[in-house]
Amino acid sequence: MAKLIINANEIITLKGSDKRPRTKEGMSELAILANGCVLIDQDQIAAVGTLEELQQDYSHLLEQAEVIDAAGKVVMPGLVDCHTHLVHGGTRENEFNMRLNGASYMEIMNAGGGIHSTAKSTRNAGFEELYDKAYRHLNEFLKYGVTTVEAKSGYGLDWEHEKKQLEVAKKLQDTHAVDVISTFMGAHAVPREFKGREDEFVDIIIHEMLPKVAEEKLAEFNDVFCEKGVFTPEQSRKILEAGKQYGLTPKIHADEIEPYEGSELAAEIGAISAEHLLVASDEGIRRMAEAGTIGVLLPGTAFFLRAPFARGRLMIDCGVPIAISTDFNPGSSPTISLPFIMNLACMNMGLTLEEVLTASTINAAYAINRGHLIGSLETGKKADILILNVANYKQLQYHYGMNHTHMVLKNGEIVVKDAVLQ
Ligand SMILES: N=CN[C@@H](CCC(=O)O)C(=O)O
Ligand SMILES: [Zn+2]
Repeated sequence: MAKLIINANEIITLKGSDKRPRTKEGMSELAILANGCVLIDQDQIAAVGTLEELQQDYSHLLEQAEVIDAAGKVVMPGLVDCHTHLVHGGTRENEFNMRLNGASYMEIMNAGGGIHSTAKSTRNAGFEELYDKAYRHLNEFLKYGVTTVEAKSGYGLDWEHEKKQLEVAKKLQDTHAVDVISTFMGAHAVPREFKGREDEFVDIIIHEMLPKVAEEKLAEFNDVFCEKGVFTPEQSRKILEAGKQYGLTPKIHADEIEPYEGSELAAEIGAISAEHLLVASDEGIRRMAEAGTIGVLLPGTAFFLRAPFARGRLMIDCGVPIAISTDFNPGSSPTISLPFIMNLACMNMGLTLEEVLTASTINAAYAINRGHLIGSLETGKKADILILNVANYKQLQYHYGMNHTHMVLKNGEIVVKDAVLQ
C-alpha cells in the first residue's frame, strides 16, 4: 500500500545533482522543501513535492495512500551509521574506569586488554548469544533513526571466530529491519598467540582468510587498524591490496592515536574511506581531498578517550568529503546515539548544523557504497525515512542529548512510532 507523508514543516531532501559524496559548500546544501509531501510506493520513494504537484502525476497512488501527518515536524532520510563494530561479546566498563584513573587506551591493549579482551569474550560467545546481543543493539539504533549500519568483524582474529562474527552480521541483515553492511576486519589486532610473529598473521589474513571471505561472500569491505604497535603501513598496504584482488573495497582505521601516514596510504591505494583521522597530517588531508577519499570522523572516540578531535573543519575546507559515525564498539565508543555524535561533531570539530546532516546521511551512504540507494529523499531511492519531533532541523542539535525520533519508516514500513518499535 502507498503512503503519503503530509504537512511537514521541513523536508530535508538532501537532493543533489551529481552522484558523488558532497564536498565543501555542497555539504551545506540540504535542499529543504517547506510544507511538502513524500509519496511512498511499496519500499521506494515515488515522489517528493507539494501536494498539488503530486496530485497531477500520482493521483492513482494518492487515492489509496495511507496518510501520515507530519504537521509541526521535520522529515529527513534515515540516518546511516557507516562505521561500527556491532557484533561483539562482553563490555569493558572496567577499562573505562582504568582510563579515568590515568591508563591509556594503548597501554591497556598492550597489556592484553582492549581489543584482546573483547576478542576473548567474542570467541567465548556462541552464535546465538552474539546474534541476540547485536539484534538488541540494532533495535536501539532504529529508535535513534538509524536505518543502515555498517558492521566490522575483527574480534575473532582467527578464521573460526571471524567467520562467526560475519555470519551473525549476515543473519542480522536477513532478519532485522536495519540494513547491515559487512566489513571484514581480520586485521584489527595481532592476536596474543602471534606476538613476535606478526608477519605470519598478516600472511594468514592474506592467504587464508581473505579468499574465504570472498568465496563465502561474507563482506564487501576490507579494513585494517593501521597504527603504531598494531599494523604498519606496509602490512596494511599488503592486506588491503590483497583484499582488492578478491573484490573487497579497502577502508582504513588511519591516524587515530599516532600519526602513521594512514591517510596518505588511503589516498594512494584508492580506499573508499579513511576513518578516525584524529592526528592526520596536512599532507594526508591534501591527498585525501585530491583522491576523493571519504573521511569518516568518529567524534565519540575522541570524546570517550579524551583525545584531540579530528580537524573536521579543515578537512571540509580542503575538499575532503566528510561522513560521521558512532564507531559503536565496547572499548572506545560504547554509544548508539548517532544524534549525540552529530552534536559532538558540531561542538568539537567545527561542523555546522547543515554539514552534520550531510555527513550522517548521504556522505555516510557513499562511504559504504550505497549513495545511489539511500541517504537522500529522492524518487527511486529506498523509503528509509525519519520523522522528528522538532519544528526545524536546527532544533535537532540545539536540544542536544535527546532522542527526537517520532517515526521511522524502513523500506516503506513504519518500524518505530513514538519511540516504540512496531
Ligand atoms: N581503533 C580501533 N578499533 C576500534 C576500537 C576497538 C576496541 O577498542 O574494541 C575503533 O575504531 O575505535
Ligand atoms: Zn572502528
